[in-house]
Amino acid sequence: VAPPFGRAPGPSDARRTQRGAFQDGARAEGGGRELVRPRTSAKEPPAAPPLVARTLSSHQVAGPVWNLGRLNHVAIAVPDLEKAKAFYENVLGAQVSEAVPLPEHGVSVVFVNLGNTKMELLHPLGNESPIAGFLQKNKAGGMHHICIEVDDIKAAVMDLKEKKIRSLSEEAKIGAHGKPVIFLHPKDCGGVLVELEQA
Ligand SMILES: C[C@@H](C(=O)O)C(=O)SCCNC(=O)CCNC(=O)[C@H](O)C(C)(C)COP(=O)(O)OP(=O)(O)OC[C@H]1O[C@@H](n2cnc3c(N)ncnc32)[C@H](O)[C@@H]1OP(=O)(O)O
Repeated sequence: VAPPFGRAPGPSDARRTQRGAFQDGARAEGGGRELVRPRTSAKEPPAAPPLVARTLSSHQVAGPVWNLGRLNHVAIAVPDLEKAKAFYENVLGAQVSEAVPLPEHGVSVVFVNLGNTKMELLHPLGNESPIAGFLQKNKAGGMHHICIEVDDIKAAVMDLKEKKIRSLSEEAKIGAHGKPVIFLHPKDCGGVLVELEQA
């Protein structure tokens, strides 16, 4: 059965492999691809198991299972929401929404529909907006975060915590699309603020 999302092999692959599906000459599931190991002759010693299987002993418990999905949106912080909206709508010819206030996130948002993904134009709302500091440093605005879907946000956060990737809140909040979201610290994600959204 194909996994729900195409992705690079992860810890859950190690577990699937460990379950013993990877026999000499047999086909085994591996991140949606079929892996085939050539048969060895009877005289040759059996080939070593794959590296991922060797890293987990039979009594070790692997981390929670979750999968990364599609890019949900790219968010741009903008100093003038109407001007930015007009640029995407009138200059680039994109379909854009009206401005939506999201007081619980401290932002007003305009959605730009790109067919294969979306953009979110973010403007500060209220005194405590988390994007106010960003716009002070980047007066003309700029890319603020990317949002990637996951199939199990709780499992993702637990797993990432074990890998020392900090979440920016204790719990997921309901995001702009009515689904649970959580942000990961940009310093732990290669300088990019990453939002995970439950698909
Ligand atoms: C509606 C919802 C949705 O889509 O569903 C949303 O979008 S809500 C969108 C708005 N909500 C959020 O962004 C929530 C998560 N964000 C936060 O908690 C915050 O904005 C932080 C990311 C922690 C930044 O906080 P703050 O601006 O107070 O701290 P700061 O200026 O001292 O930044 C700490 C360090 O992180 C860097 N930094 C700050 N913002 C960054 C960003 N967007 N991308 C990459 N790096 C960033 C700074 O340059 C600094 O690095 P240096 O120390 O090297 O100078």
